[in-house]
Amino acid sequence: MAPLPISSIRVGKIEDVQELIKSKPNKVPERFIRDANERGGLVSLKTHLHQPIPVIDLSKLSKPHTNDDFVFEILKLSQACEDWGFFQVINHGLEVDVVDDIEKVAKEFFEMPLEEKQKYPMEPGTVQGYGQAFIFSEDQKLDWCNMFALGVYPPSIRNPKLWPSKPARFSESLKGYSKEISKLCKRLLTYIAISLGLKKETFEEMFGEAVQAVRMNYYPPCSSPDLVLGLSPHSDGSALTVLQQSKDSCVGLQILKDNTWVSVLPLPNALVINIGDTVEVLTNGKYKSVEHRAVTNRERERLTIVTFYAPNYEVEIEPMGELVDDETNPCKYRSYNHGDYSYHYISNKLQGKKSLDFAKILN
Ligand SMILES: COC(=O)C(/C=C/C1=C(C)CCCC1(C)C)=C/O[C@H]1C=C(C)C(=O)O1
Ligand SMILES: O=C(O)CCC(=O)C(=O)O
Ligand SMILES: [Fe+2]
Repeated sequence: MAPLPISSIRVGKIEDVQELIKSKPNKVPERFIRDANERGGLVSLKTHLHQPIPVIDLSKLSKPHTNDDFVFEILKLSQACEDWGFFQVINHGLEVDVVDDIEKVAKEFFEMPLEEKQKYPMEPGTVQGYGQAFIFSEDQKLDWCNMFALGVYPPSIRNPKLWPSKPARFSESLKGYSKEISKLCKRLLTYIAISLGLKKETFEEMFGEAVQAVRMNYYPPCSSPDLVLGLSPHSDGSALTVLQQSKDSCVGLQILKDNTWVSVLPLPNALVINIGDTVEVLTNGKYKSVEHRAVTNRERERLTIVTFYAPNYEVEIEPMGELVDDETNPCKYRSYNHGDYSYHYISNKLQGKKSLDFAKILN
């Protein structure tokens, strides 16, 4: 994937949010204040308060007690992917140490002095390093978030200059964590294939050597959470995304369901999984890549560790024949190269589901 022509991008001063709050400003700077129609505070909790996102118990799929257990959980998974595009997984099999360790090193990274973190800068127009991604103009609003993102697999997408030497265990922890998340994604994709009535190896065979990237999002507390957003509304460009929320995390992730922002209540020891744009296209829209965003909290910080799992850049993506029917379910997306989609995704600001216009067939 070619880099963007960064010299032409002027983004103005991007204030570091952690540093900003140290100076205890009496007002949130203008560049973080959202227009009234997109503010974090305007949330109706009414509609879905009693309908939390589905929870899938992976132990029922890997070691089912009965065939009924397996079928029931697969049906739940299929409903979750169709109706919500999001679900939480419990009994996912990741070692507690691996999960704890990545959270610890991520925390230690964000707690380092700014000069240390700035040794790994995210240059305008790029998505790896420390800073804010997806900013392309001086007047674009900023998210109330500091972000550190790295490409992990295949190793050829790693930029070694951006892998921090401190905390000392950072690189080792990230590699160990990513290996486990890769196994989890492969497993989830086999269950997703089964839920669609496909051969279980379908996605692994199609994806080749998968692309995997991690983004660590640190949301400091904000004195006026109603005025800002932690992360702008977007859908993920990946096939699957795995989100780990720090222990005793407050609510922050919200997903758009039936035009209402619904908060995802963190469950202890669970991981949040969402369907990305790639699976939406492959399933011809049956499984949805749902728009989501993050809001902030007046008193509490929040840390999330997010893995994007996607096909190799060489792979051609198009709705799978089994999910298209010219009469009843015509093809909704054109075919495209995943590397081109990744380039398109990172060349535009986060704006709901707009990235997918790249592939939509308009009638
Ligand atoms: C800040 O980064 C992102 O939000 C992001 C980027 C991921 C990537 C890297 C950090 C390095 C390697 C390439 C890649 C674009 C995957 C989001 O990732 C989404 C967007 C696409 C496309 C995807 O596959 O995941
Ligand atoms: O931090 C969160 O809750 C959301 C993160 C997210 O959506 C992302 O990083 O793509
Ligand atoms: Fe996301």
